[in-house]
Amino acid sequence: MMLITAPVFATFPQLLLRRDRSPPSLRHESTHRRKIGRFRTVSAASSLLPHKASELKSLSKRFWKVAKPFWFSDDKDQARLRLAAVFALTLATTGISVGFNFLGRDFYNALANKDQEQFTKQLFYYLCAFAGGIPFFVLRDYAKETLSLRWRSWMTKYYLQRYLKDQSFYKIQSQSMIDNPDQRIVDDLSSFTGTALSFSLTLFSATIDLISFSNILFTIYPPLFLVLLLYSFGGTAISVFLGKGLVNLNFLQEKKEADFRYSLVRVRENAESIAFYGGEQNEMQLLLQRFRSAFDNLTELLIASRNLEFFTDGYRYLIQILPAAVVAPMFFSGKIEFGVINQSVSAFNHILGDFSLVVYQFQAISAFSAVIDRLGEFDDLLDNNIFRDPSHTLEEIELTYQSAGRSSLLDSNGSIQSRQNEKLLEIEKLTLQTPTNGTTLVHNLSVDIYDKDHLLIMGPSGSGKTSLLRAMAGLWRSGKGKITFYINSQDAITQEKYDSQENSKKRSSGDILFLPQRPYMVLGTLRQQLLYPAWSTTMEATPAGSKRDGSKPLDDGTDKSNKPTTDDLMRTLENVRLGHIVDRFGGLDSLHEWASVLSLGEQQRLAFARLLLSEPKLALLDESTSALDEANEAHLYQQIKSAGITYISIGHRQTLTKFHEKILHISTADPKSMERNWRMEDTNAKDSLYGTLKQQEEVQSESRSKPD
Ligand SMILES: Nc1ncnc2c1ncn2[C@@H]1O[C@H](COP(=O)(O)OP(=O)(O)OP(=O)(O)O)[C@@H](O)[C@H]1O
Repeated sequence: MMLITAPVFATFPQLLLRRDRSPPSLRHESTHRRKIGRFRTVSAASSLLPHKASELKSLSKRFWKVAKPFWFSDDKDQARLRLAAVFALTLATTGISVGFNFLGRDFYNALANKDQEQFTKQLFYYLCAFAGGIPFFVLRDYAKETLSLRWRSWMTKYYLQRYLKDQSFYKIQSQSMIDNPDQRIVDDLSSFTGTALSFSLTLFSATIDLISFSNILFTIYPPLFLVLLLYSFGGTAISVFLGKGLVNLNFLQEKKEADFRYSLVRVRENAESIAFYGGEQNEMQLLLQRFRSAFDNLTELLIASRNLEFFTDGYRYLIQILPAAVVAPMFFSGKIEFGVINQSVSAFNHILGDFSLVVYQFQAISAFSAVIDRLGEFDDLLDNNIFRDPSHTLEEIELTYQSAGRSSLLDSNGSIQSRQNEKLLEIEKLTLQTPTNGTTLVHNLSVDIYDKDHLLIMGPSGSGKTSLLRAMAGLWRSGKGKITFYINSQDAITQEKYDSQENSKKRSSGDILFLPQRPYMVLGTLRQQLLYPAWSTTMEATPAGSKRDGSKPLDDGTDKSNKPTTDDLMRTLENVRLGHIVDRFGGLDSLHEWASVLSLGEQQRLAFARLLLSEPKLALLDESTSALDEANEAHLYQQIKSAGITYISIGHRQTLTKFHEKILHISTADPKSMERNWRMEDTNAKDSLYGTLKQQEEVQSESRSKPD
């Protein structure tokens, strides 16, 4: 009876230490990873428990590369101090556990000897030890969790900065470089910081444990130590063997879950299009198919987990009787006291836990190695400029931003400028190719754009008009030639950071503004739509359609220069004929899903309002009035023209020609020919078709304006 109850009672202090070696976050991570799952690559799967030492080395190298920056950052002093505190608390909890081990021995000895006085004393000591010791366990966990949060928050900012720098997010997405970067930033970073800390502490406490308890176990009975070694190494080998398949299934589960979630997000984002098409049945089948795939894999995963758990649970429970069974003969022969049995069970448990990390944490280790792999891959991608296609590394389009003062008096063709206006853009011998398959879209293009030299780019669909803007924006670099922007504003130049690698100034949002083909509405208020992207504000959430309570928008302090006032915003909205939407949607500071509540034409007008507010030197407009009627189109062009903005537009409509000085006609490139596939037309030249049309129109409007 005593033999049965004693170890059960004695395990209570051990429960505290078990939390130590299997911390809540780690256990949670393990379950979370198994049940919910995230995308995992097969290459990541292969990195678990690597067959070759080199794989383990590269995994640890990746781990260090991802983990290191925080500990050497601006926050390093706080971070290291907190880490030292967590380690000190962990050390304290191990010491407390050793104390519990000795208390347990004396407690059971008193019980076995029927020494009531000693028993009461020991019981009192035990209770005092609990009261004094438990706070250390709680504080250790709290300190660890807060440090992990601090680390995560730093890493999130660090990764976000690099993700949004140099259009990396665009390159990753448009060239399908890695899957789900969003999940890597949200989930993988969270689990990396939590698990890395937990594992470090687990390893640390396991080492301390091993030293403290090995001594105890050795003193009791050396053969027990040998049994322990055989048991733990055998157990590790068997669990690795049984769990092999599980790792791959885990990775697949992550991918399938991510695919299912992504298809649901797409339904949400494209709700109107799907509803118009009446594509519900189709979507339903696609969603169910993806879910079924995740479900089937999960079923296999559960079976594999069950098989592994048959072993691990047995392994765990056998520990309860194994040490007692080994030392019992010594007790029967009177060589040891009863309390020593309990002490050996406790010490055995501790050391076995240290030796059996792989058995206990198999799921967590497999998930963690995948997280390291995913973050390492992401980190390499963001660190090194490896976005370029290897086939295009030798030559690429050179994009530079120079001050207007540096604008040469020579034209790109070498002749002296006959123009008085300053040069804003120079394209020299540009050959543009698609980044993925290297198809040439534009051959040998040379164009100079001067102030007020409005250019219209026309050509058949798919000929490469938008791609030309992509090259100007630095999104595409495939091809050869040179694009130079001449920035006028001195402020803009001083705001720029010099990029020594690229030997060029980066684009100043103040001088050039691109309006993409699809209007982009940011998540936020109407005010934020208008201030985007030149001024950034962080708003408190306001329920859709409701008015804010008069409180001012929270400014993040990034850009306060020349920020438009509410009056400016209202006036600009009137200028683009959108004044009415302010009242309709409850003011400038109301929140709506703007892409859904505004018509496409209204969104395009809003984009023009942004243009008028930020007043760039040069605007690049990609079919930015395609959804508007001719009257509104003419009105908007009139507005930006009188605001002094020089613009390059892409468009199909003939009506656009009258707002431009030049037309660049691009034809679909012939892959076999090296001939140039573009021609320039001056809309003011008398011999040009558009020149004649323009003149006719001017004459007509003049005669209309004359009184009869
Ligand atoms: N990421 C990409 N990788 C490879 N090819 C691409 C990529 N994006 C676009 N293309 C191809 O490049 C060509 C030019 O595309 P672009 O969008 O520049 O055409 P466009 O002249 O603006 O057409 P539209 O008038 O229809 O908007 C198209 O054939 C398109 O399929």
